[in-house]
Amino acid sequence: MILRRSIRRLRLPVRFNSTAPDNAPKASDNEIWLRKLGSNRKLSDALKVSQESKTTGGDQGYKNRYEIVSAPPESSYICVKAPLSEFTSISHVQPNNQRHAQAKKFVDVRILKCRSGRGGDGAVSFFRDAGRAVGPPDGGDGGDGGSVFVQAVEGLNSLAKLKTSYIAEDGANGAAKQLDGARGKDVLISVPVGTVVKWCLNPSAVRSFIEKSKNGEASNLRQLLKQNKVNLQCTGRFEMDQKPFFIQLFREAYEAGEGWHFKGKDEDYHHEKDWFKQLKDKVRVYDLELASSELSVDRFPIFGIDLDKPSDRPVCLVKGGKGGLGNMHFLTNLVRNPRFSKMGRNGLEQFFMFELKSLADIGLVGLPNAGKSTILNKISRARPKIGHWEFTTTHPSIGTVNVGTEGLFFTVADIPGIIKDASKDKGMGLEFLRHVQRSKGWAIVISLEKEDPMADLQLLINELGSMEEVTKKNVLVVCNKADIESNNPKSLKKFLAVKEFCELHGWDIVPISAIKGENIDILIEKMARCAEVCIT
Ligand SMILES: Nc1nc2c(ncn2[C@@H]2O[C@H](COP(=O)(O)OP(=O)(O)OP(=O)(O)O)[C@@H](O)[C@H]2O)c(=O)[nH]1
Repeated sequence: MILRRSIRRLRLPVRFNSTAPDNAPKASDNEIWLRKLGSNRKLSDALKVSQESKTTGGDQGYKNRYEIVSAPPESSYICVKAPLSEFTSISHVQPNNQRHAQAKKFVDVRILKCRSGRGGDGAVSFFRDAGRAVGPPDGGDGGDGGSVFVQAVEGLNSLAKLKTSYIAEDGANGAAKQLDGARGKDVLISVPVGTVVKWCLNPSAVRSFIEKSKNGEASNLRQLLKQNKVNLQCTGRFEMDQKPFFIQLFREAYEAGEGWHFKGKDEDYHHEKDWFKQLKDKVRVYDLELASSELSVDRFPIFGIDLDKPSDRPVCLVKGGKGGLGNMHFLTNLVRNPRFSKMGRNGLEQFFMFELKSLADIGLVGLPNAGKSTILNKISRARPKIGHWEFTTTHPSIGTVNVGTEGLFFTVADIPGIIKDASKDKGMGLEFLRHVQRSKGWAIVISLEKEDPMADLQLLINELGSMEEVTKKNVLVVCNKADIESNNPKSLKKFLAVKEFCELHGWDIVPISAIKGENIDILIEKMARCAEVCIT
């Protein structure tokens, strides 16, 4: 086969009114290829087993969120039950009215449909010249379908301009005179650096599931999606690995040995012939080889791919289908006039969730009105909106803070305020937390103006997960609005209570007045330490 392919690549231009081109695959080449396929029974059986099985049974916990239902050798794949919430975006499956309201806001999560192209069909054609009515078969192969790729590029900062679907071109059909069909054009999706791409469920399927469960209330949505599971077939990172790493995707395909395209005499005629049955049996192995190579590329990391650096090369999301073989491949000593060719293989259609996670070194987290935007205004050139009402900040802003004279800097993200029960989607929920998830440190901003700042700090810790979750980051507690009642002993008492708590947990703390610019230098110095910027 390899030999034949290299011969075909050197194919000479076809001259009209000449004898048959002598670089077409010869009957003897085809016979060798078919014989090899026929002798590869072992591979054929092994592949058949790996394609068919979808077993369930057994139970084993995995990282709390995933339940392994069965794994090899019990089943061909690592079968996993995972919460629906892992493979959808809450903002995309909310009832219509809420979804439209969301759409107007800052776009940091998108679900896109990606479809790769189908391979073109092989052609059925025979060489013609003046000397004979029907010459040797010369039907070319179909072109491969185009693939969909993604790459992270500098200079982009939003997912707003992405389309809702990306569809790569189908391969063209093969043609007479050994002409292979053109390859389908690939599609490239450019996204900002910091985008995480995850395989996800079709949002309309999730929406209809929510409607059916008659529980589409936004407040219960997260819970509903967490409680209900999706069954996934996965593979490990390495062959013998028993931990799910890739989700196995399946494209629609004809049965091995099928997928023929007939011309002249119909399918029934061919299926009655012994010589065709034998040929089909051998080509079945070729189909299984194709299916196996599709399975090896049709898989996506279960935790997604993190495009946190500009991509060296695009990453393939869905690969195009292979083009079908033209009838010239089926010329043998026995079959002189093969009036059939192979169909192209299907492409793959899947949904992917694109999440933009800002790459700021420090995340400002706090209750609404604590003064986060005022702080970012003070320490950087970013100009997020400031207001004396809650939720002035509706989308993240990032500012760069310069430190010292050696060109050192760190970046700070201001995200919308977090309120009680934000983890249950109250207020603006925790959707924006993704922008500070990758930060090295969190500056937790509390206001000394409030009656009980310590209670606010505790509330924030609870909403952010737990003490354990928060402590994974470098933490700096910023006590803002220290100018209000600065001479009042009650105000000092409030600060000292927070200070004691911070010291107990080894967290750094700083009192400031963002509006008056008091203690801002110390704040920047402590933030730099939190961001692990080396300052001397
Ligand atoms: N007195 C005083 N007021 C402040 C200080 N910092 C901020 N403020 C005021 O507090 C109010 C809220 O400030 P923002 O910076 O918008 O607060 P935020 O935390 O970003 O609020 P959200 O957008 O709701 O998350 C504004 O009226 C500010 O002028 C301060 O140090 N002292």
